[in-house]
Amino acid sequence: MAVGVLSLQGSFNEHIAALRRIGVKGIEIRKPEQLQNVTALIIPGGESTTMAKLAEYHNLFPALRDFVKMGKPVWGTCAGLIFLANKAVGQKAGGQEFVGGLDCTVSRNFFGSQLQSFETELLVPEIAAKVGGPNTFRGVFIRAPAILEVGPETEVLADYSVPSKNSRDSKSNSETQEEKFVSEERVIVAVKQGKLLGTAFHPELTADTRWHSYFLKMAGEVAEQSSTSIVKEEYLSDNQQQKSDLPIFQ
Ligand SMILES: NC(=O)CC[C@H](N)C(=O)O
Repeated sequence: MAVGVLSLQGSFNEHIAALRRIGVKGIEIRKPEQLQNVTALIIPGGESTTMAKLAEYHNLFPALRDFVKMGKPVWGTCAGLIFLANKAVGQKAGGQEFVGGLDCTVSRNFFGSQLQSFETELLVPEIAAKVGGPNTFRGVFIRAPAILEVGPETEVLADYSVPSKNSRDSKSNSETQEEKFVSEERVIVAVKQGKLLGTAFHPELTADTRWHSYFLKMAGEVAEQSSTSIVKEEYLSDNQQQKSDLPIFQ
């Protein structure tokens, strides 16, 4: 058994490379029946409307929903998070189909267009506690969504401070520092609910593999219960595991 990566569109290669760096085989998933061969699934970032059209074309939605309903671990990054959310706002006209299961509301292009993409240091105490390393993580946000609301079972793992809508729209220079502080809002950018994980940013585009390790830890628990295990890529030497075969941001 291995970790599946939905490979219709977007950053699936980068996820597979990140898994390889920690010695785990990622299996490309393009057909419903391929989901039977994996214990956990990553839905990558990309463009959620396009990904949804491709998933529909390949009749993947029923199998993806069953996978989630069976309680198997699924991690959605960026467009993948949009796929997993129970509710999304800011969809294209005509809407788009979702997998659902993660009890939260996402706003599709919350931070703006591609030009408003950014990187920032996020506080990630849960990641540091469970898999070690520093308390911060480099968040790469590419035309990213944000999580506006979470259900009672959904745990917030990271958030990010942005100017509130009013102050973002305000052209006034007379705002005092205090007013500025008050008008900041925190939006949620990483959540966990049972075996479902969602991040609005792209850990697979950094050299830091801790979110992948964290997800595998979640997946490992399921593997133990179902007496299967995540197979490590034994053919990789230590040296090869450290090496990335794609350009990544350090
Ligand atoms: N980097 C991403 O995955 C961006 C997601 C994009 N906002 C969407 O709607 O699909």
